[in-house]
Amino acid sequence: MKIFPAKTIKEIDALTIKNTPIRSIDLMENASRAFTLKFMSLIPDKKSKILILCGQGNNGGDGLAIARLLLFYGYHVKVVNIKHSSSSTEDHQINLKKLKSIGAPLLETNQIKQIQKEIISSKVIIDGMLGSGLDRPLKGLLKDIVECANQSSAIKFAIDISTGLYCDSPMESNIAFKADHTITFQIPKLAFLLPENFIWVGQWEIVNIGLHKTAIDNFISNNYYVDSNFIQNISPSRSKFDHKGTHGHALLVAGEKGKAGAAILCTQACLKSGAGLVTTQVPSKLADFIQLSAPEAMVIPDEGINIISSIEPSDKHSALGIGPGIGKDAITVRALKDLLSRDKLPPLILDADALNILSEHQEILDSLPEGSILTPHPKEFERLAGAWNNDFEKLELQKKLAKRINGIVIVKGAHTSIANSNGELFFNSTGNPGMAKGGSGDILTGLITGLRAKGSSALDAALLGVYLHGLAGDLAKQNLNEESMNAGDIIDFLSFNL
Ligand SMILES: NC(=O)C1=CN([C@@H]2O[C@H](COP(=O)(O)OP(=O)(O)OC[C@H]3O[C@@H](n4cnc5c(N)ncnc54)[C@H](OP(=O)(O)O)[C@@H]3O)[C@@H](O)[C@H]2O)[C@@H](O)CC1
Ligand SMILES: Nc1ncnc2c1ncn2[C@@H]1O[C@H](COP(=O)(O)OP(=O)(O)O)[C@@H](O)[C@H]1O
Ligand SMILES: [K+]
Repeated sequence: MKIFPAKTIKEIDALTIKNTPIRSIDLMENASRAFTLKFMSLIPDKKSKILILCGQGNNGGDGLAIARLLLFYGYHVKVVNIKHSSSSTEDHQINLKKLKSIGAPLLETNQIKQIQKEIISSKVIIDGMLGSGLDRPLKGLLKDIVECANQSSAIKFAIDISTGLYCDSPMESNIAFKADHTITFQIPKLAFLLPENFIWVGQWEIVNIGLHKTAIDNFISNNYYVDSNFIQNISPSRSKFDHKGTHGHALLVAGEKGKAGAAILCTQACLKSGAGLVTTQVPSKLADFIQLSAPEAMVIPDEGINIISSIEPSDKHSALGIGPGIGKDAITVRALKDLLSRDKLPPLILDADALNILSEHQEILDSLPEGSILTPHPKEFERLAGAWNNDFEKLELQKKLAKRINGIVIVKGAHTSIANSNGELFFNSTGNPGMAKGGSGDILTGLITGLRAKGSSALDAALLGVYLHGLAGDLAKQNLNEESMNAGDIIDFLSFNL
């Protein structure tokens, strides 16, 4: 699914109105109906007082239409039409007239005191003040209302996007409506995918409003939201006469004394990728642990008893994943440097300590072969790429690094982002905070290495690996719960059944 900036969404609106029998007011009605149905599924209680705060633009118009629909369904609604501007949009005026014609409880005011009183007495607040039309920082009346609403313990919903938040650029003032839920119209907004905005966005969901499909298809975007439809197109398949030799041979280099677990998790996950063969190289003292915990895998005991001392893939290895738990001993650093000075290398996946070694020896970043995949968590990414002032800047750093290495950079977390060297960004839709536990990242490395070994391109292996890893995490959560699920449980639920 493409992610578009506010400006393009307006153009898609206009094309929808031009190319289909849908008028602008119908699009507002579609959006309001879709919001209302989703809202009703989340708040089935019709008795609690719902306050709808409406601005003078189309976001406010949505708010007025939603008020009418919720009243129709028997909800207890009060509407405030906030007179923050002397003019209002045409569709806002139409919906205000409709609302008045049914005698809805409506307050039209620019007096903060009156609005405060309504906020204090409400159990649910719906923000229809400003949406994607925000073009300057909040101040004056709207800012005061947002501050007051943020202090309320009511459950808060944003229509399309929280008042004060830009769809696709950093906030200028550090204030926006603190939504618990955002119900957004058809297109995901970049702002929702960034950790710094979680306090304003809350849980978000997309509802379809009937925008013109061809218009959406025709606009180019560099940002994508990766959902199951997206993944279905890149999932691998097997054919009848395949044998293990046709599905690649993954080599993993992992573990040091005290970190056998990283190598075990990585190996077990790689075995779930569908790769034909998996070999894991570990310090010799750990070799038996791998054999016992992953009997399907082969093991290369390193000459180092407790550390990795050399990395020597052969022609038969079709991908090489390095890093989980390998430490940063000078001998291991030398082994990585020697490896990267070779002319011919299999596709590489670098994680954990391999990344920390790269951070401390930045010169070797430039010797990574084209199509290498780096999988840092945010701290590892900061060590690699430097600090950022806001999450939009972090995305720029991520794209810059992907371009520098002419490969893929995966920054892990909620909505893991994947950058390629063409300046495109892909945001994952699966996963949950139950995965924020030691070992989860090792599993991702094993999985991506296996997919790469099987023959997926670097980008497809990254997209598929990240998506399936998150999906397995979601299944583990369903079956166990976020607290008690362990990283190892993610492996049990790894599956290509989308
Ligand atoms: N396809 C879709 O997604 C559909 C979207 N729809 C809905 O339309 C919404 C976008 O509506 P919109 O364009 O009328 O803008 P909106 O956010 O209501 O702002 C209005 C005006 O407020 C002003 N203003 C700006 N910043 C300000 C500030 N800080 N403080 C004070 N005032 C400020 C500025 O006007 P100005 O004051 O400059 O004249 C601005 O133009 C969208 O979010 C969704 O809810 C659906 O109805 C249909 C399909
Ligand atoms: N809040 C979250 N929501 C979704 N996924 C998460 C969240 N926190 C962590 N994860 C996922 O868990 C994994 C953690 O990786 P990492 O930090 O490298 O763990 P480790 O180094 O302990 O193996 C990543 O794939 C990340 O995307
Ligand atoms: K809003």
